[in-house]
This record gives sequence, C-alpha cells and structure tokens, in this order.
Amino acid sequence: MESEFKQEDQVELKRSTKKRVLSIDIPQFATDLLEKLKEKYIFDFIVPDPHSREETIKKIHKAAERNTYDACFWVFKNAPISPFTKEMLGPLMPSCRLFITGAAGYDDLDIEWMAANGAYAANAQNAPTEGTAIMNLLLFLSVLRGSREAEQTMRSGKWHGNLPLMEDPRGKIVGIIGMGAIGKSFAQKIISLGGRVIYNNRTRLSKEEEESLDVQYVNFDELLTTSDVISVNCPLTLSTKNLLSKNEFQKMKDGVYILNTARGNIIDEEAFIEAIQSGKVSRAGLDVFVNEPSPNPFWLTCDKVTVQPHWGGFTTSTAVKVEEAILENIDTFFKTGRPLNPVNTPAIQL
Ligand SMILES: NC(=O)c1ccc[n+]([C@@H]2O[C@H](COP(=O)([O-])OP(=O)(O)OC[C@H]3O[C@@H](n4cnc5c(N)ncnc54)[C@H](O)[C@@H]3O)[C@@H](O)[C@H]2O)c1
Repeated sequence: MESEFKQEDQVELKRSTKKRVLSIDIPQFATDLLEKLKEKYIFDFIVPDPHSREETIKKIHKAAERNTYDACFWVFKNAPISPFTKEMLGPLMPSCRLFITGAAGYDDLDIEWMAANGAYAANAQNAPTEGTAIMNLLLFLSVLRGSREAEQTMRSGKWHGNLPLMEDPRGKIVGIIGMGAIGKSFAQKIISLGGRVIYNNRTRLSKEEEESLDVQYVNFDELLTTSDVISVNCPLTLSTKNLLSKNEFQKMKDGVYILNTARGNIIDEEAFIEAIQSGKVSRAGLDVFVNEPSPNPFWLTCDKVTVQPHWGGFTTSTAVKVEEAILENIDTFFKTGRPLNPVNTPAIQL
C-alpha cells in the first residue's frame, strides 16, 4: 500500500522520532562514541556560563522553548552552575526522562524531584575512581611530608628554614570512612607504601575482600581514636552531613592528619578550623569544600592545609571515562528504558 505521507513528510517524521539530548557543555574526549551516537540521536549543545548559574539557566530554558528533550547531561566543572534542581531543569519536563551527571557524587541533583516526575537520574559511577584515588594519595603524601610548608618556606627565600622533620607512610594507620570504589583504590595505594588500613563503611566488606585488600573493619569510634590519618571517602547524604564535628575531633589522636576528597559538608567546617588552629589536626589535604567554588578564605591562607580545586577527576583519562559513561548511559536508556547507573527510581515508569 502506498504511504499516505509524501517523501519529505516521511523524512521529517523519521527525523522527529529521533530521540533528542541536551548537553550542558560540549564533550571533547569520547568523540568517537559521540559521533557514532549522533547517527541515532540528535544532540544539542549549550555552553554553560562558567561564572553564572543564572545565565546558564537562561540558556537551558531557551533550549527547552525551541525543542523537546528526552535526556539531558552535563560533564565537568559543575560547581559554578550547581545545584541541578527544578528551577534549572523544570522546563525540560515532562519529556525529559533521564538526567546524567558526569560526577560520581550526586548530592547536588534533586533526584527526588526527578523521580517524582518520572525521570531517572544517573551518574558516571566509577569513571572518576582512579583519578580521585590518586588525588587522595597526592594529598596524603603532601600532608605527611609537609610539602605545602616546605614549598612556602623555600619560596620565601629561607630554603628549608626551621622546618621540623616530616613523616613517612610506612607504619601509619590510615582510617578510611567509606570503603567504596575510591576508598578501596586508595587503600591499595597505602598498603603498597607500607601503611596499615582500617575502615568503617555502611556495610562491612566480605571476609574474602577484606583479606584480599588487607584492610580491617573497625567501628566508627575506634577509627577516630586509632587512626594517624583519617580519609573521608563516603558520599554526602543527610546522615553524613557534619559526620566529623567537634565531638569526633575530640576523640581523634593529637596531631591527626585529615584528608577529604569526598564532599566539604561531611566535615563541620567550624569544628575543623578550630581543630587545625588548636593543633589537634596537624595538617589537612582537601580537594572539596563547603560552598564551592568560593570556599572559606581560611583554607586559602593556612599553611597547614594543602588545597586543590575539586580537581580529583580532572585528568585526561578520567575525562574519557566520564564522557563514555554518560554516553553509554544514554544509549542504554534509549534501548532498554533504564540507564546503566541509575541513582533514583522514577515514580512513574514510562
Ligand atoms: N574529588 C572528586 O573529584 C571526586 C570524584 C569522585 C567522587 N567524589 C566523592 O567521593 C565519594 C565516594 O565516591 P565512590 O565512587 O567511592 O562512591 P562509592 O559509592 O563507591 O563508595 C562510597 C562508600 O561509602 C559508604 N558509606 C555511605 N555512608 C556511609 C557512612 N555514613 N559511613 C561510612 N561509610 C558510608 C558506602 O557504603 C560506600 O561503600 C562520592 O560520593 C563523591 O562525593 C569526589
């Protein structure tokens, strides 16, 4: 039977049935995969304003006026445009059924609002693991060797001045809070340097995994009281906000070292600063802060703290993995109705 549509209509019909994806930023690393997916799906790109969430929101809303989107994602450098809420993404509804962050953490996504409106939220899960574990190692070595103070002393023309001798990793007890992907990778690096790893996790690892990683489970209080170095590697949730506060600092060894590559709000900032000023914490290594990208000026001026601008995942190999993870989530979602790494459960499944 002859089609009731003219050829142009059929082309148009074919075009309009293609799924459409809004990309907040332009992927630059997984370009082969992107080109391949462009044969199946339409991608529109907007470049976020690096200094203004409001301007970025306007661009997203303008895109939503012009087109209907089935999925939306963002890649890197989220801090200036975060959080990802109804205010920002509302006009993409009701058609948009998938939002993907290029991060592993998803505390800055309103996943409940997305779920209530039938949309999945997904993350890049393990893509930033190795890059962030290496950042954890960099901060670990930096605090033990006092590299921040040594660099500062040399730059001020005093060579090594009156700096005391620094510490080595061998024999140090490292307490990891959150033995997930990053915690495990960091633990392996510590063991290879001769350190000992104890950990606390929401769920204890199997005996086999503990043995193969060479790590020992302890309760939270024991971790606080026995660690020479405490590394924060759990997600920020309602129950981990201010997990380390005044009471917890009091229980720690005098002169403890603190590392945080997870999220700033897991440590009560006021109590943390007080613990550094009093000498309870001898040095800290931080990749994450409260109120990014404008952290408390204390962190930028204190010589006892090594700071990095949420930089754990900013390596070329991580960037490839992150973009691939995002694109694979999209492809899988359009093929099966479910993304690879969902972090919520939509109330209405379509
Ligand atoms: N700095 C960066 O660039 C960067 C990059 C990636 C991830 N991150 C952060 O690191 C966090 C960890 O990443 P991951 O990939 O290892 O996540 P993951 O989900 O693999 O591991 C997190 C672990 O924390 C445990 N946990 C949850 N609540 C806990 C609690 N109250 N006490 C102890 N353990 C608890 C979980 O059981 C899980 O094993 C992310 O949530 C994210 O916030 C930061």
